[in-house]
Amino acid sequence: MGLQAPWNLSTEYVHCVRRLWSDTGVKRCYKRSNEFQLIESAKYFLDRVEKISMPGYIPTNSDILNCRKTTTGIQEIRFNVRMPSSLGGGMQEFRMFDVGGQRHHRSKWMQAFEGVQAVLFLISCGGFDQTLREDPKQNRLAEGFELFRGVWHNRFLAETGVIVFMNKQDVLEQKLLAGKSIRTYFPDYDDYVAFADKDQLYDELARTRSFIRSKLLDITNEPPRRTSHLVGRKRTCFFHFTVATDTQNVRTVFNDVHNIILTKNLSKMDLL
Ligand SMILES: Nc1nc2c(ncn2[C@@H]2O[C@H](COP(=O)(O)OP(=O)(O)OP(=O)(O)O)[C@@H](O)[C@H]2O)c(=O)[nH]1
Ligand SMILES: [Mg+2]
Repeated sequence: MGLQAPWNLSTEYVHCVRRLWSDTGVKRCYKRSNEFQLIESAKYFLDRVEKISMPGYIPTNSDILNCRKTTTGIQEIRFNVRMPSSLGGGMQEFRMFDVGGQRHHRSKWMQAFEGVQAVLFLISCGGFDQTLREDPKQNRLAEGFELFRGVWHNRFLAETGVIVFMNKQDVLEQKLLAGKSIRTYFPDYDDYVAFADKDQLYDELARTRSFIRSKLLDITNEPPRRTSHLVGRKRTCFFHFTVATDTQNVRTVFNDVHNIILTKNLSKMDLL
């Protein structure tokens, strides 16, 4: 006997979903889904509704990674990572604290800041043409930049390593392929392109990625907000382009992050 699904997607229901999903009007709406709030993975699951409705369906890793579950409290995840033999081998325990990104969950962030060695800051590049669920007037990427500014300049994190994941690169690419441009939402993109090195930034995706990175870099180059003993010291921020739903990509990125944390002794590395 196969596993019993906790829900019952009847044949009729699946048929209706399929018809709706192939309807031209619905397709047109989907193309404009940046104008309303639709979860990122809607297409992923609607494309797979038949598979999901099958008796005995077991989610794949990819199915699980594409699920959307808002983080509310602070989630602690502990896991062991193999140490490179150059550093003596063996295993090392990592403790990761996941905090909720939505506005009403951010007040809890401070509780997680104390004693951390590194902050992994995820910013969704794919959200450049969307607004916040909490505030339909605020652009998601612009909110991400503001939030990053707050984290970078936070005095409790003044000596903490910061690694930025410029995430949802796949979504960004799809949107650009569909003819969208970040300049509609960030008019300063044109100035950036005008001064950019044309040889390096050969296509629109490369230019857009580079623009987003430059906006974040600019923030790290701002003078510290308050006078502290850190004034005059240079901190480095590490950047990665990521697709969090792509396990291979995350594996590579995590290896880099692991190396940064291990070999550079994060608590001191950024403070030259
Ligand atoms: N296509 C794509 N989807 C992604 C990527 N990263 C995350 N997602 C999807 O985006 C949705 C939100 O991901 P979450 O991990 O819940 O986001 P979060 O930042 O933790 O959100 P909060 O818990 O509310 O702070 C999920 O459906 C994920 O599958 C990515 O790089 N590409
Ligand atoms: Mg979360």
